[in-house]
Amino acid sequence: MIELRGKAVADAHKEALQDKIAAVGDAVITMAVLLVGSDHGAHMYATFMEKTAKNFGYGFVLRELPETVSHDEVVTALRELNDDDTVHGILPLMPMPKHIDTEVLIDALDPKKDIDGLTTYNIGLVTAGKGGFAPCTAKACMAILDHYGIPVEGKHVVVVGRSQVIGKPVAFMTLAAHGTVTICHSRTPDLANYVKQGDIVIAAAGRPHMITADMIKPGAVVIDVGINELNGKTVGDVDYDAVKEIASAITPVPGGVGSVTTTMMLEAVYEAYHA
Ligand SMILES: Nc1nc(=O)c2c([nH]1)NC[C@@H]1CN(c3ccc(C(=O)N[C@@H](CCC(=O)O)C(=O)O)cc3)C=[N+]21
Repeated sequence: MIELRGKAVADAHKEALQDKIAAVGDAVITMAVLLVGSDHGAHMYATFMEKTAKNFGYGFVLRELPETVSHDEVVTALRELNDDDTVHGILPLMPMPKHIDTEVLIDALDPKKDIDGLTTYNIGLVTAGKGGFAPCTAKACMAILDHYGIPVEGKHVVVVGRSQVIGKPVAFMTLAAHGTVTICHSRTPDLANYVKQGDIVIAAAGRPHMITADMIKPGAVVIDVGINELNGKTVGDVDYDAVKEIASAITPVPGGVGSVTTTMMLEAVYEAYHA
């Protein structure tokens, strides 16, 4: 079993990006994070993103709003970041509190600053294979497969989860890489039956330890995108300790996909700056 650690992937990408940044000179490449409410994963991401951005020498703006904020106040905060020329990229963290209409909010985001590929415009470009910003977590999954030399072509990829930030985009990206792709979700009857057919399983449903060892084909590659809180610990969607005995390769949580996602974000901010 190979543990697909994220750090090696992140370090390789950061090194390549560093060379491009050196050519920028004194300008401060800056990103902003819009954090609303108290979701565990969103707060974790904000913390790690701030550390990663600052260590890399980027400017970082945290716009944090409480659970009780109104929808209109969030839209106003987002528009201010759109209009701020010192901010090159904006990351609105999901999920937001239920009373925030994120569909409306997201399309108030300037597509040129949409570093996590959330706007309808960028979703269109990405799904059509015409460039655009793609969600960084989906890019992180692809970067891990690529770094460890795991081919997607000819493989059956089973994606568990259909969210706009990960399930859907990673399905399109593995399809573009010539995988045969099945998308499952919380309403798929007999989920195990589908997951069991996966040569590559991408778990992104947001339920702690929902992917168990009996659901995995021996030798499968397992990419765990989950960031869940269980008994005060951060755990993935995969029951790691049991599945690692069955899989040929698996990403740990933490230290897997999440640690690459922040680096993909650094690349996206550079692209937004450069555009
Ligand atoms: N628009 C949007 N896009 C996202 O991609 C998105 C989001 N919203 N909302 C929240 C979730 C959560 N998420 C994480 C990313 C990196 C770490 C991360 O850096 N994790 C380290 C933590 C290491 C540690 O805990 O020591 C790791 O996994 O190694 C965590 C969580 C992205 N999400």
